[in-house]
Amino acid sequence: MPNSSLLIEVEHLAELRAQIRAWRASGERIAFVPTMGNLHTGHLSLVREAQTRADRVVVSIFVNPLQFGPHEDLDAYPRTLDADRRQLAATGCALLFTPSVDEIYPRGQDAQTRVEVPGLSDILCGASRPGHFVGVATVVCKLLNMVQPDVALFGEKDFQQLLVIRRLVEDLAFPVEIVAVPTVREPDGLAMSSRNNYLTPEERALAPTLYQVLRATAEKIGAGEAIARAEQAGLEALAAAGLRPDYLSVRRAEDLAPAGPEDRALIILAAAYLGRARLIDNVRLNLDPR
Ligand SMILES: Nc1ncnc2c1ncn2[C@@H]1O[C@H](COP(=O)(O)OP(=O)(O)OP(=O)(O)O)[C@@H](O)[C@H]1O
Ligand SMILES: CC(C)(CO)[C@@H](O)C(=O)[O-]
Ligand code: BAL
Repeated sequence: MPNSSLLIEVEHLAELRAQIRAWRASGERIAFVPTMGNLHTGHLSLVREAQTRADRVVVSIFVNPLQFGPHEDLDAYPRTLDADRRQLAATGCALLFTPSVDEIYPRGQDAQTRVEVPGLSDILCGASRPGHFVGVATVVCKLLNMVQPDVALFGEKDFQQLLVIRRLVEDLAFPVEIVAVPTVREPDGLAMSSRNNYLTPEERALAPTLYQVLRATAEKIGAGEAIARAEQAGLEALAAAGLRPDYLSVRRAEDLAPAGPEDRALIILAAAYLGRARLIDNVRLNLDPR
């Protein structure tokens, strides 16, 4: 059990459960922040928000193979455990859970019982990454059962993931509160993401275009432009800047259904490839009541 300052670090489920039981026995409230590591200020803002809501903050770092497609970046995904551990210790995280793949999938991934949130899992990022949200939903269920937190925190950058998790928690009656944390951005607007590390300096200079185009699309729709027309212009603007758009879509914020003329609470989501990276981002748009 390697320790860094006051941070307890555990790899095995039995040790995790023993520590959680001890905290529970003394009446402590537990918050949980699941991550895939390579921590940045976005992750740390989840940890800080978690601290305001509980006595102990548990963070997991697990690069979940079940949510990666066969040709995706599982092997290349940045693993920076030493730096992550230091940042978590400095931020006041109480326990870092770093399970191995065998700890999470002892029978192997193919034999793992899976959790699927129908509908929400198959659109937008789910359409381009088949099986991704089944992998996310399955591992989040397992991690919630392992940690048994009072509250779990997720970033709005991964908005579709957040809704998938909210839905599974509701449908499967998990006794946990799900808290959404706003997207933390670089000074030029780019949403912080571990995958930004894949960008060359030239690509990094282009990357904020994604957020700029999302904001411009929101402004146009706010000013009365038709949704389909604004979506098309957004896709064209991304391509003209040198990104390869996957989708740019205006949806109902509540459930990601296509936005209709009566809907007021909207979200504009986009994904685009840039070099080796697949960037995602979103902006909310609340139209005035009719
Ligand atoms: N910029 C950000 N602001 C707020 N939360 C974030 C940000 N980036 C990631 N998160 C949240 O941190 C949690 C862990 O995410 P993850 O470890 O996948 O980081 P990531 O930077 O999004 O990596 P990736 O590049 O794989 O998407 C998720 O709930 C995610 O939404
Ligand atoms: C929620 C999560 C930790 C599940 O592997 C992952 O999808 C992530 O980091 O957003
Ligand atoms: N941040 C979402 C995790 C993934 O893209 O696999």
